[in-house]
Amino acid sequence: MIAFEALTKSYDGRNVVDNVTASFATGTITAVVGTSGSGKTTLLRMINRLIEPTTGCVQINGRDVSELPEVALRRSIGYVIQGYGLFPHWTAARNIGVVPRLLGWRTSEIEARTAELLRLLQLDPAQIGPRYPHQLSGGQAQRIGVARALAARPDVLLMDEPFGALDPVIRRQAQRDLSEIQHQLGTTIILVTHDMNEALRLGNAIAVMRDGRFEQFAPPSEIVCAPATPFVAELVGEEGRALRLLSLTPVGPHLRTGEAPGDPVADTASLSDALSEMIWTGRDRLPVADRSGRRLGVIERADILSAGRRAAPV
Ligand SMILES: Nc1ncnc2c1ncn2[C@@H]1O[C@H](COP(=O)(O)OP(=O)(O)OP(=O)(O)O)[C@@H](O)[C@H]1O
Repeated sequence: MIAFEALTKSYDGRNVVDNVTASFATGTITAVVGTSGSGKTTLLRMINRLIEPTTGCVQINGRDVSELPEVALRRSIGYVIQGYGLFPHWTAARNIGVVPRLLGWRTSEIEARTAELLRLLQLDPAQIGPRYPHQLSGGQAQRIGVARALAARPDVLLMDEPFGALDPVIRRQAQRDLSEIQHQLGTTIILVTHDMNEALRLGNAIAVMRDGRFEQFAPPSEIVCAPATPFVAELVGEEGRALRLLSLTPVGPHLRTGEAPGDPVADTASLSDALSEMIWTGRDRLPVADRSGRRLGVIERADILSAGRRAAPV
């Protein structure tokens, strides 16, 4: 677990990160979202000590990071930045292997790990490994940046606007890759973005930053349904709120017992996917199955519609 204790960073007497206390559960993705200059990058860089706090502290698994050797700490935390920061005169494979090499891994281990990561990111090791950064597309270079950050099997991955330079199609693919990687490796990820849609899509939790503080720190559905302040509401936007909420809610918890004809949807699919399938195939209820194809029950249209309705005002 990563925890902030009254974490503060001041420049010239101004708190750009202001007394933030929060914790981030192991194996989750937290998206830190906010306007430019709200302190997101400063916050992130205090975790791997690229920036030292003015007061307060960061703990990882109960240990204050200021008491850990700086270089070892940085090697144990993956870090991905916009622009990927690849060494231009090194091949993709050598870029990926940089931290394992510094940690003294054997060459054969580094080569095996590099090939494994390239395959995980759906790149052909024989084809992409020997290329130099200028011979890669933006999407490929971004994946190499992610592979490099994951090379030494870090428990924590910090990402600062990692998809900012990608076109929308590649960006969606990169977001899907990240979800899949997180699912497979169980890495704790903190991702800085100023795109609320990206935050809602990827985050198990979202921290909305403004003027150095967390204005709201909550699961995505709560951010959409119950924005804590007008600023959060403005970031979320009013457009398509119901469909957004449905896209954040899995089918599983809304199952009913019963049977229905036709192809099933997965229990992990979102309610918006299920609704879309209903509209597309003209059905009012769909069978639901788990990953192995076992039928679990049905999802009803009426249940989807009520799940997307605003909670009754109190
Ligand atoms: N070394 C520094 N000296 C003085 N002020 C700084 C320094 N680094 C950052 N700041 C200021 O701290 C504030 C927060 O900066 P930070 O880069 O953390 O914001 P951000 O939310 O990541 O912004 P962006 O989305 O534009 O990257 C800004 O007002 C910035 O100008």
